[in-house]
Amino acid sequence: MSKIVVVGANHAGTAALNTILDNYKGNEVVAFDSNSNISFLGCGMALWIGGQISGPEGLFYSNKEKLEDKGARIYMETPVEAIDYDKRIVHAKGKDGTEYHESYDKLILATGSVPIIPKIEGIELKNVQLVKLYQNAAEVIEKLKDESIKDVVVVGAGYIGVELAEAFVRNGKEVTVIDCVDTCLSGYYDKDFTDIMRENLRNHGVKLAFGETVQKMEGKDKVEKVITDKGEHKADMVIMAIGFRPNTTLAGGQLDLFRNGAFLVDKHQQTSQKDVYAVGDCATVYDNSIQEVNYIALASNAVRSGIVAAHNSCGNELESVGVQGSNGISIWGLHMLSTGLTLAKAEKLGIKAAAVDYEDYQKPAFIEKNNQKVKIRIVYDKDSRVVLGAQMTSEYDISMGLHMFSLAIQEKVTIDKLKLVDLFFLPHFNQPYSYIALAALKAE
Ligand SMILES: Cc1cc2nc3c(=O)[nH]c(=O)nc-3n(C[C@H](O)[C@H](O)[C@H](O)COP(=O)(O)OP(=O)(O)OC[C@H]3O[C@@H](n4cnc5c(N)ncnc54)[C@H](O)[C@@H]3O)c2cc1C
Ligand SMILES: NC(=O)c1ccc[n+]([C@@H]2O[C@H](COP(=O)([O-])OP(=O)(O)OC[C@H]3O[C@@H](n4cnc5c(N)ncnc54)[C@H](O)[C@@H]3O)[C@@H](O)[C@H]2O)c1
Repeated sequence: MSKIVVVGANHAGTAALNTILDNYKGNEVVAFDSNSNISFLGCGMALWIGGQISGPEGLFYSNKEKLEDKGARIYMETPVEAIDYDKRIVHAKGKDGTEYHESYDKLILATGSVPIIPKIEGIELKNVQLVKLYQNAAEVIEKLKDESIKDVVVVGAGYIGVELAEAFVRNGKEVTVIDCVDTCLSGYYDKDFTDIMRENLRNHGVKLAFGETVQKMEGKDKVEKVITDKGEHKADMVIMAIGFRPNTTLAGGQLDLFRNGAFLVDKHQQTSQKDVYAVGDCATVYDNSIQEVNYIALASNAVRSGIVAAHNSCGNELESVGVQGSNGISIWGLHMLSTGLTLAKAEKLGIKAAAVDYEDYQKPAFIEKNNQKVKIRIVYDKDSRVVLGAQMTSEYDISMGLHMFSLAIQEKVTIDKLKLVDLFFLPHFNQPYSYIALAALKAE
């Protein structure tokens, strides 16, 4: 039996802890987390702010007590301050000043990510809000009770920014979204798709300020306006959503890091130090769409990597199957899903890529209700013919379709195999000629 210490007990850390505690009895398991809560589903923040759910209760699925009932020792509000990788000791300090020096046989780092905060004048003004933690969401909800908050500026039109733009409009606010790139969601979709999302935002009253770089914020003690290189935007509240960076200060120069600072791990989630694993937003992933190590911060990756590290730390060898960054967003009922590479990204990587597009109704025309259009793009390598990515959008639930493309990328399925793949037909669900096959058949 071993002594396993886990640093960070949010999605990745909790997945590792539950896997160890449920499957490998007899180990001594200790975890530290600097926060006062764990397992907050950030994805629920926009739903909560937008009033689409009644409150935050359902946004947690674990806590200290549940993990301790399974036999772990859990220290909350107790940040790990340093790790001695030679002596295999974790040093932490509780909020009451108590010091902890826990030895370990195996260590799992699940320290996640932290919001990127630009060093600009006025960033410290009141009502400039970060949106990562439960506490951030609770603070925004509390502040929104102040009727004088009318204009909200969201900086960053990525996943969080776009989701929160909808939330604040639903909350009755005037919303402007700024992004330094000339569109929204540019990391996940090609232009044909981002144009559809920007139309959706505009149609719901969101003011778009794309291609603008924030230079400073102005106000007395509360923020009043955001100044960009192209103009200024009135703001009673500013939401900073310009991405996260991996939280790896505990590397202490002892662990190899990826180009963006994430802990570099192999397919067993092991770092450059034997018996030291890293999972979730603080670690790299193996990206099947580029057949290389990459950094893709998603809760889905956090959970899976936590499970993989747990089995390996308990001596049961398990390899990650890699990821392709499958993700989705739904804004005012418009669903948009993507996996793998966009055509733009593939071309930027110098891959000889091509894309096939198709648009059709989900079901035969004689189905008059709940029958929406679906737009699909499949990206593939012209030489190997292997599927590299897929993007889909519809008001219909197309999530199962995207899962198929995720598996196709993972298993290196070619676009030619998709032309004749066995896809069932039932008019309640789809058409005899599926848009998946019809798109693939267009591949030259
Ligand atoms: C608003 C929002 C919406 C999101 N929506 C989605 C979504 O819909 N789908 C999706 O896949 N992903 C989504 N994400 C991303 C997802 O939340 C992250 O990928 C996920 O939280 C990563 O989990 P993690 O455990 O690796 O890291 P984190 O969630 O960052 O947790 C790290 C934990 O480590 C603790 N910690 C850090 N340093 C120390 C230390 N030195 N000592 C002790 N403890 C420490 C922290 O307190 C924290 O609890 C969203 C994120 C946000 C902010
Ligand atoms: N539905 C989901 O899967 C979901 C939802 C929310 C968050 N997440 C994940 O959480 C992480 C954080 O999300 P996020 O939205 O913060 O990051 P993101 O990478 O999705 O978006 C960041 C956006 O900020 C823009 N930006 C960067 N620097 C800027 C600057 N100085 N000024 C203006 N714009 C700037 C970028 O162009 C980008 O559009 C991501 O990994 C994301 O995938 C996933």
